[in-house]
Amino acid sequence: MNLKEIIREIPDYPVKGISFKDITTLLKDPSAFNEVVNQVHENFKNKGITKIVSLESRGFIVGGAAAYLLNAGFVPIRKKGKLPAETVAESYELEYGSDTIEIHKDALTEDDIVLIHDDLLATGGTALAALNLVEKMNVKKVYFSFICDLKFIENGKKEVLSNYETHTLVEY
Ligand SMILES: O=P(O)(O)OC[C@H]1O[C@H](OP(=O)(O)OP(=O)(O)O)[C@H](O)[C@@H]1O
Ligand SMILES: Nc1ncnc2[nH]cnc12
Repeated sequence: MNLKEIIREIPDYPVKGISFKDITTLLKDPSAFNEVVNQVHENFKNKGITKIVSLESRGFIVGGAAAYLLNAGFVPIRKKGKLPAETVAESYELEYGSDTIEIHKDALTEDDIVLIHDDLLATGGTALAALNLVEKMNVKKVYFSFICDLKFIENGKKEVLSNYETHTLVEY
C-alpha cells in the first residue's frame, strides 16, 4: 500500500512555506490505518516494549492502538497544564513554533522499555523534548516510531535521535 499517496499535503499551513502532512486522510481509511498500526506492532513485537509514550495530539491515535496490540501500557505526553498530577516539563522549538510538554512524574520506572511514538518527525524538536522527559526517569531503553519523517530537514537535533533505533513508514 502506498501510504504516502494517502497522506494529504496542504501547502502553506499553518503558516506560509510549510507543506503540512495531513494524516487524517490515512486515519479515515480503514485499511491504511490497519496497515500502519500492524507495521508498528510487527517492528516492535519482539523488543519487550512495556510502555508506549505518545505525544498530544496526533501521536495518541496510532500510539494508543499500537500499545493495545503490543500489550504495553500507554503514557501520554501533553501540552503544558493538561496533566493533573505532578509533572516534569520541557520546552522546545518545532517546525512552525514553540511549545512546552509535560509527563507525569510517576509515569515510568527504571524497569520500562519505552517506545516513543509520534505521527511526524520534522525538526526533531518535539521528539528530542520527549526523549529528555523520558530519560529523566532512567528507563532501561528507548525506541522511536514515526509515521512520517521529513528527511529533508536536517539539523543537530536529528543527529541525537540517530543514536536510537527508529522505525519510520513514510519519508519525504
Ligand atoms: O519535529 P518537530 O519540528 O518538533 O515537529 C513535529 C511535531 O509537530 C506536530 O505536533 P503539533 O505540536 O503541531 O501538535 P498536534 O499533534 O497537537 O497537532 C507533530 O504531531 C509532531 O508532534
Ligand atoms: N510539515 C508538517 N506537517 C504536519 N505536521 C507537522 N509538524 C511539524 N511539521 C509538520
